[in-house]
Amino acid sequence: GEYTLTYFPVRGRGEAIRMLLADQGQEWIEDVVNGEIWQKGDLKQLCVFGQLPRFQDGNFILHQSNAILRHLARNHGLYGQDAKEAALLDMVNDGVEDLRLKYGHLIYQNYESGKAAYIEALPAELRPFEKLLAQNDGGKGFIVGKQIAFADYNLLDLLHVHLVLAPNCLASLPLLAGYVQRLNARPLLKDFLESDARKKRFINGNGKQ
Ligand SMILES: N[C@@H](CCC(=O)N[C@@H](CS(=O)(=O)O)C(=O)NCC(=O)O)C(=O)O
Repeated sequence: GEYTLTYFPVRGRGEAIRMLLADQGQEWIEDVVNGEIWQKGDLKQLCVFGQLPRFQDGNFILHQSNAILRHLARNHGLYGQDAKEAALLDMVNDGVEDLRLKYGHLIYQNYESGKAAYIEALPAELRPFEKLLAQNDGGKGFIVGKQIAFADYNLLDLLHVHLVLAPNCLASLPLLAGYVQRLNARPLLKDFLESDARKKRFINGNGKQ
C-alpha cells in the first residue's frame, strides 16, 4: 500500500527506514511533525506508545522503529534467505539498537560531559560488527548472508551518525569502513544521500551530533 512516515524533521529513528525505502525504490510521504505541533499533544495521544515514528502502509498503522523495519523487511525480501539468517539479522539489529540507545543517552542526557569517554570506548562498541562482517564472506558483502537486509540499513545509519560524532571511529575497523563506502555507493542510496532533504535534515532533535 501507500507508505507514510510520520516523524520529526531529524534522522533519528527514521533514517534507517528512509534508506531502506529509497534503496528499494519505494516512494513514501514524509509527514513531518515539528516540535510546536508535537507539544500540543493531539498527535501524541493517538500514538500507541505516545512516540514517533509512526508508519502507515495503506490503512495499516505501525509504531516502533524496529517493528517498522521488520515489517518492510518481510514485505520486500529483506529478512535473509532462511530462518537462521533471519535469526542472525534479529541478533544484529538488537545489537544496533543497544548501541543506538547508548548514543541517544549521550546526545540527549550527557553530551558535553560524556562525549570524550564515549568516543574513547567507541571502537570496542563497534568491533562486534567488524567481527560479524569478517565471518561473512570475508566482510566484502552484507552483515548476514548474500543479500542486503533491514539490519544493514539500521547498521549503516548507526555508522553514519557515529562517523559525524567521531570521524576516525572506523580507523581500526577496515571492514566496517569499506562496508559504509560500499553501501553508500549503491545507486538509489547514493541519490538519497545526495538529496537536499537528506542534507538539510538534522541528525538529532536537540541539534547535537
Ligand atoms: N522504541 C521507540 C522509541 C521512539 C522514540 O523514542 N521516539 C522519540 C523521538 S526519537 O527518540 O525517535 O528521536 C519521541 O517520540 N519523543 C517524543 C516524546 O516522547 O514525546 C522506537 O524505536 O520507535
